[in-house]
Amino acid sequence: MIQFGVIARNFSSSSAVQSAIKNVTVIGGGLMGSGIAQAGQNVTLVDVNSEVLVKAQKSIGNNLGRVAKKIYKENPQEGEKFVAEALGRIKTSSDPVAAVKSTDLVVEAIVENLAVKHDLFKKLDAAAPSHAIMASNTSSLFGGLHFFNPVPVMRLLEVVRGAETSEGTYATMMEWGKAVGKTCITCKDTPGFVVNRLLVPYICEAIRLYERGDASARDIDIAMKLGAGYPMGPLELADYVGLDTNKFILDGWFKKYPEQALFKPIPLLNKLVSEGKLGVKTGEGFYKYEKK
Ligand SMILES: CCCCCCCCCCCCC[C@H](O)CC(=O)SCCNC(=O)CCNC(=O)[C@H](O)C(C)(C)COP(=O)(O)OP(=O)(O)OC[C@H]1O[C@@H](n2cnc3c(N)ncnc32)[C@H](O)[C@@H]1OP(=O)(O)O
Ligand SMILES: NC(=O)c1ccc[n+]([C@@H]2O[C@H](COP(=O)([O-])OP(=O)(O)OC[C@H]3O[C@@H](n4cnc5c(N)ncnc54)[C@H](O)[C@@H]3O)[C@@H](O)[C@H]2O)c1
Repeated sequence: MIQFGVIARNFSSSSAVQSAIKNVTVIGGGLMGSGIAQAGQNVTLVDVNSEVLVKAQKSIGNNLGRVAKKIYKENPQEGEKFVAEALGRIKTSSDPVAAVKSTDLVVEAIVENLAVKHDLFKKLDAAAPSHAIMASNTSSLFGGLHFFNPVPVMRLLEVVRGAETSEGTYATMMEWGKAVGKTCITCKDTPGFVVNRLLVPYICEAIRLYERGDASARDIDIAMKLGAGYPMGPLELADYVGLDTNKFILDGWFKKYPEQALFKPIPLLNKLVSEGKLGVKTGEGFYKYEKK
């Protein structure tokens, strides 16, 4: 039986840590899942939408190409080999249940909706081997392994430790995070963990500033880049993350904490999402983008 609010399954002993993770299943091949798959070794990337899988393979290939260009500057042939081998370690599937049959670690990165995630984990729990660790990349809902966008570039991994996460599971996740090149920090299972607990109020305030007409979108973004040294302004970042994901996070928190003014619905955000303006991925959000 899986438990929500915590990482679903536990290793009983930390001696299992070193060689425990051989096969990884990443579920959800969108913005985050494709990046996480690129970080792992033997990975099966799963999405219910097979077109997403084709797009993910293309994007992983392009991103690996950028890495190869830097590492194999003098030897492009080696670079091509590196990309081909890395791509060869990533299988794809559109059947989550079949994909977890011999997995050691599941990282779920599907839509930020508790009911949909819950339903998926129930099916995975019945199909995966009993030793498998199940973790979620959720931005806001419950504990897991929280990566940052773009995954190949952002060096942080939040390892979220629920009240019932065993020492063995926790140690395995920290080891695996290090093995895929991330700096891991630990956080209790609290709303938004560390980064989003600080980031969400910041983005919400930025959009309210814009809604009130106090400053233009571009000036808000320039202000935070040049005045605070951030690589992207808050509205650029909201577009980059995806406005649908922003809305899922905000709606989920509002449902849970209706008394908190910070999490009240933002009409402009709802309007943009209802118009299909989800940010970079659809070509328009607060700004317009060239379609890829
Ligand atoms: C709507 C409002 C209301 C909302 C309310 C709720 C709000 C909720 C908001 C929270 C959302 C949380 C989401 C999630 O849970 C947590 C997150 O992930 S938060 C996001 C964290 N990420 C950031 O903050 C990114 C900040 N930006 C950057 O660091 C940089 O801008 C960038 C993305 C790295 C791009 O850098 P640039 O210099 O602009 O562009 P370059 O193209 O030159 O890239 C630099 C460097 O990086 C390499 N690179 C870029 N992308 C990739 C990639 N995908 N794969 C591999 N490599 C990549 C590129 O090659 C360059 O390398 P170099 O040549 O310099 O060696
Ligand atoms: N976008 C970000 O910057 C960011 C950063 C960190 C964490 N996250 C979290 O990562 C998760 C994914 O976000 P994203 O931006 O990659 O979303 P996305 O919309 O780009 O991708 C989600 C993918 O999941 C697939 N999917 C939906 N239901 C499925 C199911 N039942 N089985 C298999 N596949 C299914 C969809 O087809 C889609 O391709 C969310 O929980 C989000 O909060 C997002």
